Amino acid sequence: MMQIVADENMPYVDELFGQHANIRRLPGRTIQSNDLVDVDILLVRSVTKVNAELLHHANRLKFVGSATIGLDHIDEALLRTRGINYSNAPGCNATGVGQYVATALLKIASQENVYLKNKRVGIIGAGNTGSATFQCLSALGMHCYFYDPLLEAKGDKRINASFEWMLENCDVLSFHVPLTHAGPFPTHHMVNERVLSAMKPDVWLVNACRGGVIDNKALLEWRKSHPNSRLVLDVWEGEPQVHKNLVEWVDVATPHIAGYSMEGKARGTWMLYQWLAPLMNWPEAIDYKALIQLPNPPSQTIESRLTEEQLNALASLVYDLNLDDELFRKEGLTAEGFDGLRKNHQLRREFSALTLVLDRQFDVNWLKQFGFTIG
Ligand SMILES: NC(=O)c1ccc[n+]([C@@H]2O[C@H](COP(=O)([O-])OP(=O)(O)OC[C@H]3O[C@@H](n4cnc5c(N)ncnc54)[C@H](O)[C@@H]3O)[C@@H](O)[C@H]2O)c1
Ligand SMILES: O=C(O)[C@H](O)[C@H](O)COP(=O)(O)O
Repeated sequence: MMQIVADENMPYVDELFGQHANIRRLPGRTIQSNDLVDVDILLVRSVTKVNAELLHHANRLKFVGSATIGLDHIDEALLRTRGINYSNAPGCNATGVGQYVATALLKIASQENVYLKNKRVGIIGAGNTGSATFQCLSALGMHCYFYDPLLEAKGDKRINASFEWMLENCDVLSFHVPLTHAGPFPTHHMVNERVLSAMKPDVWLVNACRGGVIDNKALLEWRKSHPNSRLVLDVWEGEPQVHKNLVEWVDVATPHIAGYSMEGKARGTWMLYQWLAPLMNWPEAIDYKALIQLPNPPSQTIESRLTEEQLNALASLVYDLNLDDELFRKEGLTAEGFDGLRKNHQLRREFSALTLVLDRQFDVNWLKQFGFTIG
């Protein structure tokens, strides 16, 4: 029988792969070269560095699957050289990221007693998570702009702003790029002292992509001298050990869980199964939704004049961002605490799990676009 080593924090591996292979579950950060002797398939999350050291004793490895969108933990060139097939799960948790960003902005707007509607948002990176963010924020009536020079070069007509213009003009900046160190538009420390100083002094800055995209030391200095700015950080340079002094200056602080909906996690594992099935002659998987055995929140009856404050309350029925933020401040400041919060993360659903029932007929397209189900 085939042998699989899989990260212990990847749900639904037994349900999907169990009938085809023996599965050994290991903590992602401590998978070692010796663990891969006589192993055919390695299934990882973002915390396992798949590099020459890890593959040193991998004598039989044919496939590496990562149930993530990001691929920066994988030495792709090495896998190609070694003839090992690999895949990530593009877009698997993008909806969760978009909904996280919207929830975080609603929270800050409520605290500041301001409206999101008509604010200008710059979305940096117009791929899956950037597009999911656009979907939620434009539903709220925010004016969204995209910067993505790579997609622009491919003729993507949605790209409508330069980075410099965004820095000067946007009230909110939300980052959705991969972490890259090379190529024409590397993103490592894309936000540095110079870039920070070009932003509006009261900008709301969101990072839910990779910590290293923002120079965290420069960010702390800038934030201290910009009291009207606001920060939403889900990802941290150096995580799982975060820059402790930075945390108190962050308005919404979470331990890299923006994409952690049950739907997103199920899609991640399911997409890897679907990728492997034809290569292995395995049957197609059941629908990923059938894997999620969680009850939906009770449906809610709504009135036509739904305010942002009421929307904030509805969103928090599905996803309790305050809980993530509170737990992070208590337990997330050590590497063990940070990883522990991710391992034991609350059972979060996507907005579609909540059905809204109308008290009478009115235009609900924006609520559908935001993500809710309309009953
Ligand atoms: N916090 C989380 O839980 C979480 C969840 C999912 C993904 N992520 C991170 O977010 C990243 C983006 O995810 P995605 O699904 O949108 O990926 P994607 O590949 O669909 O889109 C990324 C986009 O960024 C663009 N890009 C690359 N370099 C750029 C640059 N210098 N300036 C502007 N645009 C640039 C690319 O052209 C691409 O369109 C992932 O690589 C991952 O690291 C984090
Ligand atoms: O790249 C991704 O998909 C996300 O960052 C992912 O949610 C990270 O979570 P992890 O794989 O570390 O559990």
